[in-house]
Amino acid sequence: MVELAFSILASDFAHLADEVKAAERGGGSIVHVDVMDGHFVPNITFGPPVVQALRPVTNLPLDCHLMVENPDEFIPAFAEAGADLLSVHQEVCRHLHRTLQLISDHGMLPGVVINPATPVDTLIEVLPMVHYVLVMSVNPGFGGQKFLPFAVEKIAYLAELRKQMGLNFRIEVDGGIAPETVASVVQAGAEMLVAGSAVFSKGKTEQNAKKLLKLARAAAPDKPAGKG
Ligand SMILES: O=C(CO)[C@H](O)[C@H](O)COP(=O)(O)O
Repeated sequence: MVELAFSILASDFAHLADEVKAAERGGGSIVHVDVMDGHFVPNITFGPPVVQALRPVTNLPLDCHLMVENPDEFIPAFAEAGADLLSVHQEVCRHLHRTLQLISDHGMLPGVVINPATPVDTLIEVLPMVHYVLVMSVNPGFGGQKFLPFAVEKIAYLAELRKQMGLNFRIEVDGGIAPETVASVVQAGAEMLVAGSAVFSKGKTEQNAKKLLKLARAAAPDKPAGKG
């Protein structure tokens, strides 16, 4: 089942609760929270207090994408704040298996993220323990960047590996997901679609989300018969 994980990075922070509700009305079913530390990526965004503030605003799962150098140090704080899913970058985790275990031990669903230049094969050993793999289709740090088309092959390869290994982790994609790019990633096997700038827009968020989901579901291999 394809889902829209709307990235609040592109929302109006002065009205965050209303923004989340508008995206939810449009069918968004996961709140994607981009956590940036100014070190791993050249930008700074939110931390656990914003997750804590969002928690009573919605019943949707809070999916926190940690773009930080030292994720282990922040795992307890995100769990405490109410995060449901937590993903860490392969590129910063010296002991990736341990970090993913730590996320599970704190009651969150663990995810692992790879940058555009990181090969899927670097994840093979940890695939059995993750709930999801996030394939970046832009270099992380900023919203509104251009989609990198080679991400599609990485998603397709990951979907094939999942089948061969008999696993059922989910595949998430993030960066430049818009009406023009969404079908290609869904056809390749992505099910959790992170989108920020294609969703949030003053007065149009609900309709933008609906449009993107409609296109995604029309391209989904598991779409109900007769509804394409
Ligand atoms: O992780 C991110 C940047 O690091 C953002 O979530 C991502 O880029 C989504 O933004 P957009 O849909 O505007 O491309």
